[in-house]
Amino acid sequence: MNSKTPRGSQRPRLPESRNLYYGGEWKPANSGRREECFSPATGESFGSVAYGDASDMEAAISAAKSAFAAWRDTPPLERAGRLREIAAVMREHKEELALVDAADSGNPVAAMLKDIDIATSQLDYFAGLVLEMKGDTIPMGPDAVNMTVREPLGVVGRIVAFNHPLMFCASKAAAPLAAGNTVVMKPAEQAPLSVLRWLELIDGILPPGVLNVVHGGPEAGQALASHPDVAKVGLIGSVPTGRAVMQGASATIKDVILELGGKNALIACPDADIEKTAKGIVAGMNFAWCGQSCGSTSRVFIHNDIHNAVLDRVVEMVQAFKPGDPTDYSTTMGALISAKQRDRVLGYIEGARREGARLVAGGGVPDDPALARGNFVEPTIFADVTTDMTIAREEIFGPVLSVFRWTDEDDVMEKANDVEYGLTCSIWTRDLARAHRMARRAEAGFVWVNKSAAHFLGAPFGGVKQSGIGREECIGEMLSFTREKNIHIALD
Ligand SMILES: NC(=O)c1ccc[n+]([C@@H]2O[C@H](COP(=O)([O-])OP(=O)(O)OC[C@H]3O[C@@H](n4cnc5c(N)ncnc54)[C@H](O)[C@@H]3O)[C@@H](O)[C@H]2O)c1
Repeated sequence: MNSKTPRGSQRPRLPESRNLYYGGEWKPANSGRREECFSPATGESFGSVAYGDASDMEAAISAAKSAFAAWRDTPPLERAGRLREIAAVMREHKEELALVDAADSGNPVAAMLKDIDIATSQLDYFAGLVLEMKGDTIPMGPDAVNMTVREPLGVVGRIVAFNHPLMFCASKAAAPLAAGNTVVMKPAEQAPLSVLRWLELIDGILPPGVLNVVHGGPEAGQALASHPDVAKVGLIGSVPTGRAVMQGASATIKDVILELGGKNALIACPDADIEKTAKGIVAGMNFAWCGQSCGSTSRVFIHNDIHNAVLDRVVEMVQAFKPGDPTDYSTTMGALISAKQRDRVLGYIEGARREGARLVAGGGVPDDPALARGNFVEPTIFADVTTDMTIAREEIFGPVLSVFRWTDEDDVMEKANDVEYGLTCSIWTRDLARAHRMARRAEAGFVWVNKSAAHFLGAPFGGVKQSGIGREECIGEMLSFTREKNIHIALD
């Protein structure tokens, strides 16, 4: 936050356009269906938005298909210029967009300001990579030229989750658009308003049909994944949805990129710095987002020698996260996305108590009467968790941290890897050899040593095992929205 950042609680400026957006126009859902949006923090209604189905998706895909040839043939630097323009508009309206996002998704506005920064950096980053869509020449002797060229795929479908509503829509459109594809976006149905306000602001920057947005639920997502005119589909979502998207994509043999769930491990070694490790544990849980982050290190393995000292500090530090009004700039922790998700999280907490885990922080809803109508859950920590407990195995996607004790390195690596997921892992040690050894053994797509939570633009992010397929936030993401064509020219 800078000196111009507002303070206290603010009213969001909600979008006036509440319809679907494709072919450069706002359209009601064909069925006429609309869904009401509610504040996760107060239950207040924010009005309704059009809710698309398969027929709306069909129309949006058709608009994207019609726009493809001209966008593909637009000089790359001109495409880049349009993406940079979008980023500039977002920067100019950063506070406003973050506030709508906070009100509608329940995440604190201070955190959503960072989301806008991430989205704008990704737009600029991929704009800067457009000239890297290069081919090769393959030596064939004097009588031939053999070369490859990279071409965009066509229409790209992107389906995203609710935890970063605008950041995902803006940043996941960037790489395919930079490469010359047109995009049909299916935002998360739970928090559509920031994306609508964003579309109002950027309307006209891209030619009609280049970026299309269809709000809706699984039916719209499935229609996008399985459509024959969609060349590739990307999902940010859960493992079961990943399976459904892959299945839909298989009907037309299309490529997929899947960023799915996680049940990530943080391993603190006996030589780790106690204070820094405790900070890393708290940061790794993304409590500001109520733990609603795929990369959250929700399983923490602390070596017996430092277990109690680290755990004591973690319990103290977590007190800084107080659930509160997401539209207040001083709020450190927001509300869960829905009452259903809150009840699911409370169910896991209850189950952990029953299965014998030791509650050391939180464990319920805050007792502040001002928060009674919101989906709030206290930051919760369980110690003495064992790997057979439900909270040790299933992705909770809530503010619940499980702490384990360990003594043997082989054993802790085996336990850390013994889940179906493999997204991130965080290792804390001052021993370089141990850091390398453990990082290589971790079954995860992204490993931090003496760090947690952070993403680094340009560094590939993605999962192994059931956490997904493909890498994002790097040049590989953009190239994955291109295909190589080989051209052989006989000169004799
Ligand atoms: N790996 C990552 O980068 C990353 C980032 C954020 C969230 N996630 C994961 O997302 C999940 C939480 O989000 P969620 O609950 O919204 O996930 P979800 O899978 O229920 O929904 C994600 C998106 O998929 C759509 N969808 C649902 N069913 C579909 C179907 N059958 N076909 C096509 N689309 C469908 C939804 O409408 C939504 O837009 C967690 O598992 C979390 O770990 C992963």
